[in-house]
Amino acid sequence: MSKAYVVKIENLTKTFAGKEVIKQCHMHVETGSIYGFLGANGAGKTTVFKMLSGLLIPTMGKTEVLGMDILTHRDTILAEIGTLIETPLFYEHLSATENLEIHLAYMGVNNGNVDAALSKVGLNNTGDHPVSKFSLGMKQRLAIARAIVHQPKLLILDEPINGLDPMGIREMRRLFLDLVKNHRMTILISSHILSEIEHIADTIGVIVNGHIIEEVSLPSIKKQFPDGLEDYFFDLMSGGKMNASFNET
Ligand SMILES: Nc1ncnc2c1ncn2[C@@H]1O[C@H](COP(=O)(O)OP(=O)(O)OP(=O)(O)O)[C@@H](O)[C@H]1O
Repeated sequence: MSKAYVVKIENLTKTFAGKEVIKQCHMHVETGSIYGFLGANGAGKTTVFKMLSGLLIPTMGKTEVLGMDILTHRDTILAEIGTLIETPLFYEHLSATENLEIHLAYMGVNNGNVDAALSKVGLNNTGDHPVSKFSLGMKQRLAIARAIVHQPKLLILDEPINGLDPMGIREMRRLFLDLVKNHRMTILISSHILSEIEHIADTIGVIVNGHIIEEVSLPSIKKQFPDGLEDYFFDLMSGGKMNASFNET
């Protein structure tokens, strides 16, 4: 049986002022999976995420989300995805609940569950406190709640655990796994914290200087690099030299 993909990118290219920052990329995110998107600072992760979310228009190539082309079905796709990309902005003088209610109204969604979303991220006791009084980690949790409140089919999370304390990181890890297992979501996530990606991902995609150079399952990485994702990543970044030097010794 052929695989079903929530995200399928072919030959995606993005140019800013004549400079190609995303170069003929291909990406395949399987339905019901967690796809960890790795790359050094400036490699192009956020730019790809922005094109998948309709925030940037591709210069060339094909971008399918949930089987639809982002260029022709942008609004339909946006109703079905949740995103956390770059620093989230909120109505700072309003509460967490009010922020999520405004978000649902803006999205035109009637069946969102604000209390459930806040509870999932551990913000159910923030009452009337304005968001301006929230810590960085609380705002990050609220951003995740906003991404999931309308029960999207695809979650695009750009470094979602930034600013979270160790408890928060563990809670979010459990939440992401629960969303995929019990709420039929697919997650595309970037993070520089490789150990976290290793805990949750099924597939790893690596982008280097605007090229997606590998898409590989986590179990096959583990077979080759039993000590884990960090060794795999550094080996790739060094052009395979790490493995070569292991072999020489
Ligand atoms: N609006 C823009 N105009 C010009 N160049 C841009 C723009 N947005 C991104 N870039 C460039 O595109 C490249 C990729 O940036 P991007 O933010 O996608 O990388 P990233 O992998 O998300 O990095 P990080 O891990 O630091 O968040 C960088 O060289 C960046 O300077």
